[in-house]
Amino acid sequence: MALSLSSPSACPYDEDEEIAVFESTAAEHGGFTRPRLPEISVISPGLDPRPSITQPKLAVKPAVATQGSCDEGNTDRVKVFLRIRPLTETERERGEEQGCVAVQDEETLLLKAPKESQNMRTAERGITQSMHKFSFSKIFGSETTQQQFYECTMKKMVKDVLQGENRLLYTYGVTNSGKTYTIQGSGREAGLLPRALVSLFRKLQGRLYGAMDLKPVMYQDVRQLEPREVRVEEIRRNSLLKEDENQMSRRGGTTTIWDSGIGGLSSTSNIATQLEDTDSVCLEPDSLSHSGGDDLEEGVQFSIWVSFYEIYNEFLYDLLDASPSLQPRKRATLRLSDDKQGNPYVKDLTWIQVRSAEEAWRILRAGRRNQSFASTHLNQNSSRSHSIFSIRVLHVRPEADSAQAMHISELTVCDLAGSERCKEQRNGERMKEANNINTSLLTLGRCIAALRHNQNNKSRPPQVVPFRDSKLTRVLQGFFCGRGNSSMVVNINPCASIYDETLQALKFSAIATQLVHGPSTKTRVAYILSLLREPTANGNDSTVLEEEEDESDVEDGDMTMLNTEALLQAIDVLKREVQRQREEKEVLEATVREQVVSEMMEVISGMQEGFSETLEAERALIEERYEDRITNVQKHLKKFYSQELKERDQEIEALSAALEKRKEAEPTPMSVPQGDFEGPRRSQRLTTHTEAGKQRAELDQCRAELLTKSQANCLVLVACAELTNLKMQLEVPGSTGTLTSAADRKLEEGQRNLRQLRLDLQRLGLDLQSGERACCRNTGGERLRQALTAADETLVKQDQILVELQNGLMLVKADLRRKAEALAQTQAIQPQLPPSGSDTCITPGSCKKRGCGAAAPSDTENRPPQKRPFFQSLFPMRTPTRKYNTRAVEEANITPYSRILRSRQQSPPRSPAPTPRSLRGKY
Ligand SMILES: Nc1ncnc2c1ncn2[C@@H]1O[C@H](COP(=O)(O)OP(=O)(O)OP(=O)(O)O)[C@@H](O)[C@H]1O
Repeated sequence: MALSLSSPSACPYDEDEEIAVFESTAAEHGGFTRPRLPEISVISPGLDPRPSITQPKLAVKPAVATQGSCDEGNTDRVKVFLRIRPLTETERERGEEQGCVAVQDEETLLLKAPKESQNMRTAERGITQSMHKFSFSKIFGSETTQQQFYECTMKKMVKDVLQGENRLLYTYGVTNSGKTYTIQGSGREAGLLPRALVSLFRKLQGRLYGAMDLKPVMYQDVRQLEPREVRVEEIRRNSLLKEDENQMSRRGGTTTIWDSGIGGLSSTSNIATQLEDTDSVCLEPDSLSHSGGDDLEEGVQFSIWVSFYEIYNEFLYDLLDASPSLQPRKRATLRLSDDKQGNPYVKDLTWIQVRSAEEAWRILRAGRRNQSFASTHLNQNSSRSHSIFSIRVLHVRPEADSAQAMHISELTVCDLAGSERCKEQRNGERMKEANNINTSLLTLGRCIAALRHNQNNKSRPPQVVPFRDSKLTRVLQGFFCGRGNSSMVVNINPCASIYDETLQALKFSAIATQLVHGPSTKTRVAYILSLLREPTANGNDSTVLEEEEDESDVEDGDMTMLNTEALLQAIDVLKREVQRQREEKEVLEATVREQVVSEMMEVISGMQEGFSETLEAERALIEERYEDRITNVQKHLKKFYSQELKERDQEIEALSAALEKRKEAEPTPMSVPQGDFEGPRRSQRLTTHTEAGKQRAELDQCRAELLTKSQANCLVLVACAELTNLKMQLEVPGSTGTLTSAADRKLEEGQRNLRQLRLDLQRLGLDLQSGERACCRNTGGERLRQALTAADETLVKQDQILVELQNGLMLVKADLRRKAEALAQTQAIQPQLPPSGSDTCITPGSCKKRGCGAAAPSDTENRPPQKRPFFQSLFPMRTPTRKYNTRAVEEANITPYSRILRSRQQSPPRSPAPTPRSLRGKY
């Protein structure tokens, strides 16, 4: 298959270069689309300036020394080594070997996505490539021995440290990829660190400064210790060594003497010791064949101090803190501080002076027992923390009276925890660890990317490097900012099942390959000098520097070449620069604050709207809910009461029926025994409704009868009117005998009617009384009582009217008798009578009266027997106005006799006629 090696973005400068590095990642996240993807993603250091578009990126390879000359070449570029670990037997059996990792040459690695990988799936959709090519400073295959790896990576670093440089080596990779193996080694395969220790002490043969009175402190300072402090330091060291010895004797029971073969100047043949598992490391004989430090400064001795700490879940723990009171779970955390120059350092970190590689190794071993390891799904003994082992070398010039530290250099070896997928962690603690590990590694990646950006874009404002975002980057900051050089070892595991993670790790490392070492002090001076070359604010186009210094001098940044005037000018320029930057920052801060405020306001108003909408919706919901409830309650009530009414109606019907039956059985209410009303209360209650129906019927009957009697009463009134008429007729001479007999007849008839009426009224009264008694217990008793009272009143009136009529009749009779006598006398005197029916002989006054009353008798006599119109005028309706109407009728029919009757009525009668009430009382 032909491989296209063209650059993915065709123009890999500055930003484009960054795009090339992140190409796979960005494309996976839909960062930008390409019309056509190249077959292979090519990611290489490619820092050489401005390669042409047609020039393949791989053509710009870093100058990497071949085996045996590893420490030569481009020294400014950050070295990134790749180490591939061999597959285990178990992994092979699982079919993990799918050829997804292929080493093309010493610097180029080709990754081919296996079928099951996520990368392959995205590649099949045309989003990413399935093959990726990476370039490294050097690639070490699975067959590489520890010795070979040390030779090419750390050997030079040890040398540099002894010459006063600071060096950092850190391992990066997926979990179970061989990082710890590379740093510390395993079994008989000593890793980089013990080899470096051995190498260091070998070089320092005869040059060790044995006293403990000089101790490294803070970032890179040295402190003179008091004798008392020296004793404390000695105790601390001895206790750690003793603890290690005890641990080893407890475990193996064998000797714990670790013969480095160097420190003790023993023979090179018998180095191996019988230490257990990972604690036992031994060096091959050839690793001890180094010569002494011939290139060390004359007259200088070296004091070696070591520290060992870990960053676990973003907390720093001192692994050499031998305080016996400390419990494993209650370890004290360390704090990060800055010195006066702003350099970060770990406060109160334990530094132990070591005098041999063996001591150093035993100290490291003691510290490892405090380290956080755990078993994960990928690694039985996985490091869950970033461990940092530092060796500080004090360059001491022993004087006659007191020694003086001239210089301090440091070699730091950092075994980073492996990146991994959080989701694959079943355990919550492992998940948290993985999360923190990934976060700090991500921050490291961001720092490296920002550094690279700043290095490649010097003309632009620098990006802020987020060192402070994690503890790891904070403690390593110095090595990225001019304190010294760093090298990175990328470990990969060729297993197909973790291909995607491996790919991510390699992408991360690809950024590091593009880094150059951080600006040294010299380059900072160069920066200041470059400022001096810039046009000044007061219009001068150039400074004295341009006249005095050529560009190469400026790049070198030798400040001593400047005279006083130039230096003063430089100070002015720097002050202005500081002022300008401060103003810039203030503007930037104001803008940022404004943006933050406006965004916050937007967020707040959005929240407000959201809340009010929610509130409205909830209110509507509650209203709706309560309306539903009310409707339901109404429905239920309606149903309940209709049911109740129905039941009552049924009860009433049943009671009515029972009443009817009873009525039939007992024809007259009078026959109801008194004992029934005095029965047990319960039975009364039960029969209340039945009796109510019965009484209602009786009441109706009473009303009907009352109506009939009223009609009869009316008849009496009519009779009265007829009597009046007769009286008037009697006044007419000649017809007195006829009229008198007619009046007598009428009177007798009226008396009969009256008697009949009285009897009826008595019966009615009895009915009403029984009705009233029966109804007094039911719900409508009060109304019925009122109706009965009204009926009583009417009857009283009727009685009064009857009494009046009776009296009137008696008066009329007497008057008639008198008139008859007078008439007989008159006839005896005047036998000639005027013709009957003539109105002419009547006196004007009487005529008027007769004329008025004449029409009424004729009208009354021609009326049908029921006398309906008169009755209606007397009792128009059974309404509250009937009193008035009755009175009006009486007024309308007023006669001289009725006037007399009324006047008598006003005075109490001598013997009042019995009333229905009195009858009722009697009853
Ligand atoms: N180059 C190698 N040769 C032989 N065995 C190796 C090599 N690299 C790693 N191993 C073995 O692989 C296993 C895992 O290695 P190691 O513990 O160093 O991984 P790690 O990357 O440190 O894992 P973690 O990040 O989980 O701590 C060990 O058993 C180790 O001995």
